[in-house]
Amino acid sequence: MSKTIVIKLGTSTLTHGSKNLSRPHMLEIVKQVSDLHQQGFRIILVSSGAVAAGREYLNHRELPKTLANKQLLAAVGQSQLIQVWENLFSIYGIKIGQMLLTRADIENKEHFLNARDTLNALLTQQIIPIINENDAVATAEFRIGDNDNLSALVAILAQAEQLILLTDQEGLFDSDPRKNPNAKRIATVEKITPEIRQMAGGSGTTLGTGGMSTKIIAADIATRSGVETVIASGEKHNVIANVAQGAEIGTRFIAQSDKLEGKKQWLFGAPPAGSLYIDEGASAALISEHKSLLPAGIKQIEGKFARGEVVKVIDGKGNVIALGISRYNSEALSLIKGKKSSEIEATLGYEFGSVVLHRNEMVVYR
Ligand SMILES: Nc1ncnc2c1ncn2[C@@H]1O[C@H](COP(=O)(O)OP(=O)(O)O)[C@@H](O)[C@H]1O
Ligand SMILES: N[C@@H](CCC(=O)OP(=O)(O)O)C(=O)O
Repeated sequence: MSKTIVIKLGTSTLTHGSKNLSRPHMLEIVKQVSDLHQQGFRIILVSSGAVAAGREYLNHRELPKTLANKQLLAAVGQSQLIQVWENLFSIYGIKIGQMLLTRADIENKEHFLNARDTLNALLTQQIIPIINENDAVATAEFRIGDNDNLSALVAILAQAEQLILLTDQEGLFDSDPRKNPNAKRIATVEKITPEIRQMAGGSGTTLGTGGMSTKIIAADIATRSGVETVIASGEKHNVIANVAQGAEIGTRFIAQSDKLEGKKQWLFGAPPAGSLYIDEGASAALISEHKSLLPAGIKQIEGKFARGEVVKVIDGKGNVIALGISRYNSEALSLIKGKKSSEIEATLGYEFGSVVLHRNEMVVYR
């Protein structure tokens, strides 16, 4: 089957540095996408820009502060945004299909497989799926929150070979180039280490969400699921074809060979069912030494969850530092927390191994 590529277009790319959608720039992207489409690539777009389009349409000078008003802008803007895409793709005779997702649509296996079927059906009919978060209805609990993470989940859903995150910078730099003019681009990332995470700062604009840090989390989720991820500048001429053909541009994150089992990947779309509060030693082991989480480092358990559910890992300062699949349920964990792994069997009368969250079933955020 031909190569499947998910392309995420950030607000910064769609507005081309302004506050409004840049139709000429979007046409430039459509032209590139239609070239690849013609060559038989299966292309999926994850398009931000609903809030920006809503602001433009309703003539709001500033972004509203309340969630309800942001959701109002997204509701108005999403239909504007999709109309622009539809008009531009029609120039090349290409049809598009809109999919608006929230975490709830991918949280369980049935929903996940259903979304996968729809995506595949669109691609089979040569229709380009254009995906965004369903901002108008996504509640705090079910929000993915940023399209970098959404695009990583879509790449897993689509079993894509490549995820391209287009933004307003030429890739990941060793510090934020808006703040440091001497910052240097990182060409290749073999493995996402704490040093890499530290380089990535927040968004440089008021319209963007998350900046580089959400892109690194997305790259982590995608590469662990076997999807090569490239962050590149949406401003560059022919960037999509160049990245797809392996040109030396942007920052390329190599797909991990010890990738998560396919059947576990969908769990990264699931809302966490509980939290594990861990001590300093365990935080250091996770962040600096890339280790699994052992019961000894767990101080407290919050929530009721089953073995196999996703839990948040919270450090001593209250920061969420990781997300992982728990190998023990919450009741068992409250009995073995703080204990040595060798004591698990004697405490519970059974054991599922020495670790609570295995390194290969975890995404560490920093
Ligand atoms: N280490 C870094 N390298 C590159 N850009 C960075 C870095 N740290 C922070 N940034 C900021 O991230 C911004 C891109 O993210 P964002 O504004 O969310 O864009 P998008 O709308 O494309 O998602 C850049 O404009 C830049 O200011
Ligand atoms: N779903 C929102 C975009 C969220 C988002 O992640 O924005 P960005 O950082 O610009 O990709 C919208 O359509 O406005």
